[in-house]
Amino acid sequence: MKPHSVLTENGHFGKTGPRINQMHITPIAIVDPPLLNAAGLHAPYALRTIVELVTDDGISGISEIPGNSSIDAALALSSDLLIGKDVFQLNEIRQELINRFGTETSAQRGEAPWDQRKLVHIFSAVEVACMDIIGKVIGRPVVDLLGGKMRDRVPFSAYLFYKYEGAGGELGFGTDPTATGWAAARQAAALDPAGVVAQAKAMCAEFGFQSIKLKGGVFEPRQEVEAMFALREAFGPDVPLRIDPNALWNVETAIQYGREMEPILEYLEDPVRGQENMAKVRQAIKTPLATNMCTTSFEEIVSSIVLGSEDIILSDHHFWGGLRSSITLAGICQTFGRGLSMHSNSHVGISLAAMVHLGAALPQLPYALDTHYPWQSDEIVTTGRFTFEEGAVAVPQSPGLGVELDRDALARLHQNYLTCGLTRRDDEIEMQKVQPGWRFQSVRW
Ligand SMILES: O=C([O-])[C@@H](O)[C@@H](O)[C@H](O)[C@@H](O)C(=O)[O-]
Ligand SMILES: [Mg+2]
Repeated sequence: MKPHSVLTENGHFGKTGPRINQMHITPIAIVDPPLLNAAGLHAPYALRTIVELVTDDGISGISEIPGNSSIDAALALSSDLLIGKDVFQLNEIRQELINRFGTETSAQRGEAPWDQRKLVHIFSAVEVACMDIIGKVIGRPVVDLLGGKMRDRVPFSAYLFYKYEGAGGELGFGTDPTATGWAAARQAAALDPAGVVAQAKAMCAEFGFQSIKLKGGVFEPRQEVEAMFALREAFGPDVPLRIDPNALWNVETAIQYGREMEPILEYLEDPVRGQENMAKVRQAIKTPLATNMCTTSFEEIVSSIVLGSEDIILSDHHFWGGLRSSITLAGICQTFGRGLSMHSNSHVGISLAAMVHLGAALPQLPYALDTHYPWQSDEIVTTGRFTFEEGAVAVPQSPGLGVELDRDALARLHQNYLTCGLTRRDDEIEMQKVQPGWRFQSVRW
């Protein structure tokens, strides 16, 4: 590795980190099955954006964020600011990004289950790619840049979805009638409690997950509660269960069904919309409440504590502004007696690697993390699809994130992006193709 010595402003030779010389932003479209959720239906492709920073001496750092053409455009606008920056100067880079884009309010997050803000995504994309480079320069995995690992393997939870039949990816893949095991279950319909249990059995058999989450907010609550009791019946009391209606229930409904599910739930995720409503439900039921919708930014922490809106915050380094911010969030949660776990959206291996490094560094990890990874079949890293053992992923040990970009896969998935015509996630439009006139409602039952 070349030493990084430069002439400083004072005229002295000093050490500096490698400087960013190139920035590549590549939108990709990955195959995604027709999963149902509160916002509607997943399109045949989920969009992600892959960011690569290359230093003046040719070291490459990568990151992955949710795909959205307006976030990609904002990222592109930040490139002149990033070029020439020392990758170690993350604080300065962050400040300059704030100067360029201004601050964002939590309201800009929007009403969808996922986050619409731009700056948090940009912070995350830039920081993770810089940390990948820093790790490579100093020869240590990213987890060591976050304070070092507290565990060798990071546990994830099964993440079940109601879904229509199909594997997604209309451009390249159809349903495969010869598929078996998880590959078959992944393309099967799951529209009732029996379908949900069959999906859970196949997913847990393949990945070894030891806790289970059901994405709710799709059918009227009684049916979803029945699915939870069917899961309890099938898996017994030792497998923790969670349900996430993505804030579609009103307070009365959440209290009624929350009480009913008290004996079987590990936690209830975002039953209602807004911190005030979450606080009302929290006072009325014994089950802990978790959120990735009502407390989603540092700005909202004070009111969360004052109101007592949830027990567990589901972090997400894409939405909380990066890995180091997520460690800050962990400290805040510890100070105020909040639990911390992790939220997920459709993603491939660069995001998973970052999630695993973060999960390994968290001081406490009382809950298995969310991941959509089983629903994806594409991969973008040269080592191929990650493996799970007993539901956990081993922390990569090579320098940086420990994964390298598969450039052939990048080209192929970028081509998918160009051909599929999607530029942002819109589950409502996708649902209308199946149920004409269907409208997203911020509170439904
Ligand atoms: O992908 C989905 O349909 C999920 O509903 C996702 O958008 C949510 O952000 C998420 O997984 C959650 O826990 O709310
Ligand atoms: Mg959620």
